Parts: sequence; C-alpha cells; structure tokens
Amino acid sequence: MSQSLSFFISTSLRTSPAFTPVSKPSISFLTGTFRLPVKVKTSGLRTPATPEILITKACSTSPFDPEIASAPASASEQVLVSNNGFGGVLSGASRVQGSNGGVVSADTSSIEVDAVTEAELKENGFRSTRRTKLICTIGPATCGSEQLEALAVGGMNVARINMCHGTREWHRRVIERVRRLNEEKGYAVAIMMDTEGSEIHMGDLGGASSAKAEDGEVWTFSVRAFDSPLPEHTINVNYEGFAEDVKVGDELLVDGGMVRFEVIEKIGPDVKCRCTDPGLLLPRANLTFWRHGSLVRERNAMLPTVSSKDWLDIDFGIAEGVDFIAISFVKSAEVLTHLKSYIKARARDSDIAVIAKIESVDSLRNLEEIILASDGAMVARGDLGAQIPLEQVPSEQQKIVQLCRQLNKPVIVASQLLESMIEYPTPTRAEVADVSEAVRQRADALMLSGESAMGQYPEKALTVLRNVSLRIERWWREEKHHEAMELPDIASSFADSISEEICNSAAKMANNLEVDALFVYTKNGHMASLLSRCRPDCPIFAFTTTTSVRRRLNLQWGLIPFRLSFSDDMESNLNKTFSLLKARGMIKSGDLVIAVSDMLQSIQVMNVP
Ligand SMILES: Nc1ncnc2c1ncn2[C@@H]1O[C@H](COP(=O)(O)OP(=O)(O)OP(=O)(O)O)[C@@H](O)[C@H]1O
Ligand SMILES: CC(=O)C(=O)O
Ligand SMILES: [K+]
Ligand SMILES: [Mg+2]
Repeated sequence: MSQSLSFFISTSLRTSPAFTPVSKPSISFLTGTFRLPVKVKTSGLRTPATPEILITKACSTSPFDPEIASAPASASEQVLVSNNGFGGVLSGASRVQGSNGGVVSADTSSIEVDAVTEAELKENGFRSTRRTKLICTIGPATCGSEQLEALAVGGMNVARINMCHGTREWHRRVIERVRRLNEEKGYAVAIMMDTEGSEIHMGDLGGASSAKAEDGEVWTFSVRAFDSPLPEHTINVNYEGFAEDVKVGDELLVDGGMVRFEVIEKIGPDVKCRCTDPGLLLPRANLTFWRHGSLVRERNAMLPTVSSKDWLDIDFGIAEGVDFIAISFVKSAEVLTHLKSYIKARARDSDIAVIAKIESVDSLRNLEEIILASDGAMVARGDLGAQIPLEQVPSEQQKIVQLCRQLNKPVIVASQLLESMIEYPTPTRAEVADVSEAVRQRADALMLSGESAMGQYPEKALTVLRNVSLRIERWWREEKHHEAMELPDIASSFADSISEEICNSAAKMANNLEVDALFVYTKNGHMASLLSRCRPDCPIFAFTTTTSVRRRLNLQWGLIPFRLSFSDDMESNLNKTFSLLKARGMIKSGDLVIAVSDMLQSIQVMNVP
C-alpha cells in the first residue's frame, strides 16, 4: 500500500520581521501557500507507535559572524519531517538555536574542497560548474607528477589504474604521486583500481609497446611461456585451454575486431592464424573467438571473474586505500557481494566502493542484480563491443545508464570516447557526438583509456571532454530538453523513504525556485547521491565529515564534495558553512540555497546572509 500525504505549508515570510526581500522574481512563489507533496511508502512497514509529522516553518538564522553581525538575518523556510510516523500534525514555528549561540569563527582551514573546483566557482559562479565527472586512465604518458598535476588541473576527478598493465610497484608510485598532489596542492583526485579479470587476452608483447599485423601474415598464438623478446610473429595467450578450445576455421578477434585472424592450423600448444584484417596489436589486448558468426564461450565461460592474480591486486588496492575497485568481466551479483564482504572484513575503516564493469554477455543477462549488488557500474564498451554486435552497444549503453540512475548507482561510460586523439590533437566529429550523447544521457562520469594512458595528447583529450560536457550540460539546461525520468522508490526502510522523498522534493523545489545551489550535509554520502540522482539544474554542495566519503562522492554527477566537521545542529552547521564559504569567496550574500541533511530530515530554503 502506498499512501500520499500533501502538506500545505503557509509560509510566515510575510510576517517574519527577519525577512529580507530577495531579488529573484521566482521567490514570490514562497510568499504564498505552497504544496509540498510528501509521499510516504508504507508497504510492508509498520507505522511507528506515535504517528506524527512535524512541519515547522520560518526560522530565521541568527547573525553568526562579527563581520556580518549588523546585516539582516536571512529568511529561512524549514520543512521538517520527523521520522516518527505520520498523522498530519503540523506544528507551529520552531526555532533552532545553534548550540554555540550561532557564533562560529571563520576558520577557513576547517573546510576542504578541491582547489580546481574552488577556482572554477570563484571564476564562473555556480551555474557553470561541470556536472559530469571525468576519469583518466594513468599509463606511461601520464604517470609523472607534472603530468598528473596537469590532469588534475584539467578536471580529472578520478585517476584509474589498470592492473592489466604495469607492476604493482609502478601503480604504487602513481597512487603515491596522486595522494601527494592532493595533500600538497589541494586537489581531491580519487583513485580507481581496475582488475585484470580472467577473460582471454594476449601477453605483454615481450616489452614492445605495440606490434603491427599485416594482411596475410601468419602469426602463432601460444600458451607456452617465451623468453623476451618473443620470437617473430608470436603472441602469448593467457588462457590454458586456448589451443584445445579453438578450431581450425574459427575467427580470432583482437580487441573486438581491431585486428582479425583466421585459425589455420593447430600444433600442440601453438595455434597458427592468418591475419585477415590488419592492424595494431597492443599489449594484453582482449581476445575472443567466433565460430559461424557467434561468440564461442567454451570452458572460458567457467573462468572465475576474480582470478588469483586479481585477489592479490585487490589486497594491494585495499592496502593502498584506493577509493574504488572496478571488477572486470562481472558475470553475476554473487562475486560483488563476496568481494564487498571481503573488503569490509579487511579494510575496517575505509569504505572502498565496488564498481561492476559491464563488458560481457553474462553481465548483460544479469544486469539488474549486478547493478543492485554494486556501488556503481561501468559501461566498458571496449570489451562489450567484442562480445555483442557493435550496433547493439549504443542501446545497451542507454539501458545501463538509465538503470543505474533508477537504482541510484553512479555509472561511467568508458572506452574509445576520443580514440583518434591517441594519435591526433583534435577529435573526430563523430567522437564529439559520442561524448555529447553520454553527457546528454546524464551519465555520472566519462572515462579516458588509451587517450590518457599512452596517447600523444592526454591533456587535450581531457580538455575536449571538459568542454563538451560543459557545453552540452548548459544547452540541455537552457532548453530544458531533459525529459524527467521516472525514478522508482528504492528505499528499503521507512527512514530511507523519508530521505528519498526529501531529496526528490528538494531537487524539484530547487528547479522551480531556480536556486543557486543545493546543500546536503551527509555523513555517509547517501543523501548526496539521492540528490545527484535527481539531476537538478543547480550544483549540489555535499558536505561530509570524512575524506574517504568526500573522495568517493567525486564520481557522482553534479556533486561538489566538501569535507567539513559538523554537528547535529543544522542551524549552526549552516552558519558555519556560510561563513567559511563566504570567507573563501565561494558564495556571496543573497545567493539562494536549499539545504537538506541526513541528521535532521528537513528542507530549508534561505538566502545566504
Ligand atoms: N599502466 C600501464 N602501463 C603501460 N601501458 C598502459 C598502462 N595502462 C594502460 N596502458 C596502455 O593503454 C592502453 C589502453 O588502456 P586501457 O586501460 O583501456 O586498457 P585495455 O588494455 O584496453 O584494458 P581494459 O579492457 O581493462 O580497459 C592499453 O592497451 C595499454 O597499451
Ligand atoms: C574499460 C574496459 O575495460 C573496456 O572498455 O573493455
Ligand atoms: K582491466
Ligand atoms: Mg575491458
């Protein structure tokens, strides 16, 4: 059973002596009576014993900063939905006094935000901050401190290290450099570790960065171990059963068809293949084999998603305190559940998010359960395009992006977004269109792979992602092109239902009132992600107490994560935040803000004093 309650909140703005008129014309909406629909799901949940919903209103904030003590206090509307059930009791105005009397010192060092966002906010204001997050794969082209810093300045929110390549020592150094830059220069780049997974792939080309396969050449694919350099035209394959599983006449696709071979002969562990589509072979490229036009999945379908090497890499990631672990070739929800409990047991106080990479036929088959069990997903189009016909990739992408948003999980669109920029300084028009489409779908994040790992123009590629994101986001906001997505109820408890309804309502109010920013005070990040899920027009300032949650929020659409120590007293939190942000020039008097929090389930609308 689902029950709908509507509350009429008659504002006391007209009567409050503290009310300062605001310049926004749309605020006149507030001076009347307005309706805030609060839908409370009751299915399967017992209503608590003393049902009561409190809606308090019109509490004005007190002057909190000696600097502005003489300024009129702001008008603040507060809708407070208490968590003790419902019964429609609307209480009168209640005023929350800060425990410290509302006076907070302007200690600017006690709020942390990343230096790049801060500069962007100061320069361009709230409206123009980028909502789509950007991930760069770090490789030989970008592993130095200077290159990493250039990417951080260019808007990299997350650095991805791919355990398919390089040694753990190499990756450790990259992590160290990123962490040092964060500490010394005030960036907030999170780290994502991507596992190798155990699908079939080539070896590392004996140290060569690439090898060219020409039309008609015969190459040997073998499971034998070779000394480097490899014998000419020889490729090592990681999968023991390879020679047994392939048949003469099968087609062998490297990286989903970037290079093609036909199997012509099998000699023990060696498989001779003739190149039918020439191209560049890259180290550890993925291999698939096809028979009569369909993908062959023999015993390799039984390969574990997390190989023994992956477990060692995961231990490494936990020890290094990475923020995200992306699991390659996820087949079912089970592996994610298992991994999450493993991480919980090993890394007691860190909260590493587990990202499910959707890049196989099996992952599509079990999509919903996989996404539900994950902390986010990646549309890994590289390998996905090797397992399903290419023309199906765009519709699968759209489906995955939508499902993730509905289930409130961040989603990354990855691979070949700007592939030509590995070699050229400008993207193709088609690539720009592809990036635009992912932004328009409102994916949380876009990812560079080879473009930043080993391309010639990593920073330029990042600039293209940044500029296209900004332009498309603005276009969609201005034209109000975006169709409102039906967001199903996802809460699993009554308290969660309230949080969800508050966020949905706050985001809607933010759009209707054209506020400058949404503020969310959240300990574990959940309320922030619920707001992000609504994809509101304004940016979301997410205040959280721990650095790890703050870094994790970096992956989510529209969130600007801050670290701030705050109390359960919202009035004092707001005063403190206004004071700190004003001191740093990140907000100014008169800015219109809507605030929600997961301590006090409330929606407050106010002008920055
Ligand atoms: N740490 C690294 N060391 C050396 N080369 C790297 C490294 N990381 C990435 N690369 C190069 O960049 C290319 C693209 O990187 P990417 O992470 O997309 O790998 P991939 O091999 O396509 O695998 P995946 O399917 O996991 O993305 C790789 O093929 C490799 O040549
Ligand atoms: C990113 C990745 O793993 C892929 O596209 O295959
Ligand atoms: K990988
Ligand atoms: Mg892949």
